[in-house]
Amino acid sequence: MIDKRSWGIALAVAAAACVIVPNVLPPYWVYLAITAVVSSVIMQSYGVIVGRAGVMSLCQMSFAAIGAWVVLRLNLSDAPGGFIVWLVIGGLAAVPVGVAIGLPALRIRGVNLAVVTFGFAVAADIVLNANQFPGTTELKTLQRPGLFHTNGGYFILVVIVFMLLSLGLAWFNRTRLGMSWLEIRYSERAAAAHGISVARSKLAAFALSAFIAGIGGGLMAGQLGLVVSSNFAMGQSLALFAVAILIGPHNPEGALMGGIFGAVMATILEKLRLPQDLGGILFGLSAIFALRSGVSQTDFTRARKREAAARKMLESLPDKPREAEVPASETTPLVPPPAPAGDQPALDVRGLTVKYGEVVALDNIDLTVPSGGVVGLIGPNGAGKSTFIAAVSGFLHSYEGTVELEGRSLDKLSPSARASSGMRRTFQTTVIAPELTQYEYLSIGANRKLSKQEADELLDFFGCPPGEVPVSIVDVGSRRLLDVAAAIAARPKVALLDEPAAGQSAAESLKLGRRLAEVPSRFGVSILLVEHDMELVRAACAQVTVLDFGHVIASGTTQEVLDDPAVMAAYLGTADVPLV
Ligand SMILES: Nc1ncnc2c1ncn2[C@@H]1O[C@H](COP(=O)(O)OP(=O)(O)OP(=O)(O)O)[C@@H](O)[C@H]1O
Repeated sequence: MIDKRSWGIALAVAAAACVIVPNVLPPYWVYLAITAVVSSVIMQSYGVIVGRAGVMSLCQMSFAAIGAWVVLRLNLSDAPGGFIVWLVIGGLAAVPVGVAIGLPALRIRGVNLAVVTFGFAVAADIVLNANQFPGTTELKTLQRPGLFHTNGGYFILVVIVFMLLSLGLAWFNRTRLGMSWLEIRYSERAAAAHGISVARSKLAAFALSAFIAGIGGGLMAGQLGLVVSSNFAMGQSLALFAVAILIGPHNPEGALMGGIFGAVMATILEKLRLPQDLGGILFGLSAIFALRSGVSQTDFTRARKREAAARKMLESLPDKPREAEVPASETTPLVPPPAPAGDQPALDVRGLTVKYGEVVALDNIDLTVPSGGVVGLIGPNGAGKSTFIAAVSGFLHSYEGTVELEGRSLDKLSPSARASSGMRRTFQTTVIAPELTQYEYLSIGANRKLSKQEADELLDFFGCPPGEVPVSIVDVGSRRLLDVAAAIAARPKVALLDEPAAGQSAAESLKLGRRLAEVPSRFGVSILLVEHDMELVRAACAQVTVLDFGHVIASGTTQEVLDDPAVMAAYLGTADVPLV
């Protein structure tokens, strides 16, 4: 996510490098420069899988080996198309293997996944050691394309490939799939709640990263002419992974720095007659920094720049109160709400029973959210409210009973499929990628590109900061409001909101209640609201259902229910009032 000016500078630097490196530097340094850029391309593959999607993959060099193998095989058999076409075929050949390696990632994550991918790297190492790369016995070296035949020319080619990949990735990162990687990196459940298929998203990340690594391997073959298995040793995968964590290769400057650091640092130190230990010290210092800050070097630098720009922008805004002077109901909604679904309830839950082992968290619960209604679900801690939302939105492996959305059964659907069918939910803990702007987060939640006007309307309605402000400097209470806005942005049939007022002051909470009451008429979204703040519930809900120990103890109009002695007893713990 770099602006046009930064891209202009990057292109100018790349063009300058293409003039200076081949014409000014001695041949050895030109060769080193090629190594650095080829490594940067391989770093870009780490950028997709590790940096962007947050998946631990330790076998990127094995994908690179596949690319190199295919390019050399095509060269050996004088296949039509030439080097550039072979390069693309090499990248494509790595894709199915990437997807196959990605399959375990659907079930396991973190260190376990790292072990699985490393296992593949070890297996690939054994196979590569036992078999020579094509062309080795015949001594048939790779033919570079005429224009890029010399090392100087080849440097220009690898820079062009690196820049094209950088531009392509920058574009891709803004697509829904690219954004979904950022979301699964921080919270897979939030991604699923936004209708993102976590499985598809992860497999796509593996596929693209394998493609890029395959291209990198092909470029390496082009540089060396012939390759040996040690060029793709598993230790390389490990070392580059460590560099990726420290530097952040999902940013182009990070990929470049990682490439330089990983590939040519030792040689640079040697040439400059500096002790090799300096590389280790730099690496150690970066590791301490990454562990302390929890983010890569380039993410840290970018965040500081982005936040400073956002703060400047906020300071330049006129001192207007955050709450609109005009009540939201008196302004015209930009997008008119859809027509109500007739008598059909938005959400109809029958006989919902959930057991956690011996604990019966919900026992035969019936609950209906009428179309155009805001229904409260309240109860003391541990009553089963979050379990209800989890079951209805598909986040529990199993439950008894039925869940229907406008008459359509959701029981067999995954969380992301339920979200796509018109259900959104929020969580008690909000996890949003801090590098996103609020505009971007709204688009992820909405599952479509929102116009600036529509996004501004939502942010204004819920009292969030301006859309350009990055999430990293938005306070916790406002992040929860942003999460609610993102849920409503999707215009679902029903939104299940789990304690959206946590972190708000009493006055803000009351305002939120009034806003939520307007949501059905303004946005065409019915709401089930879980809350402990009774003032908010009174302001927002026409009807309320009360749970206690997994049972419904009262249900009806808000006034009736909140005045019910059994409800008061459940909240205040008065034991002498019998439960229904
Ligand atoms: N994963 C779990 N495993 C075992 N028991 C659980 C699990 N999640 C919830 N429970 C139990 O189920 C019951 C209902 O919990 P739940 O979190 O749904 O209540 P709640 O009404 O949302 O509470 P709160 O207001 O504190 O969020 C509690 O007894 C809780 O201890």
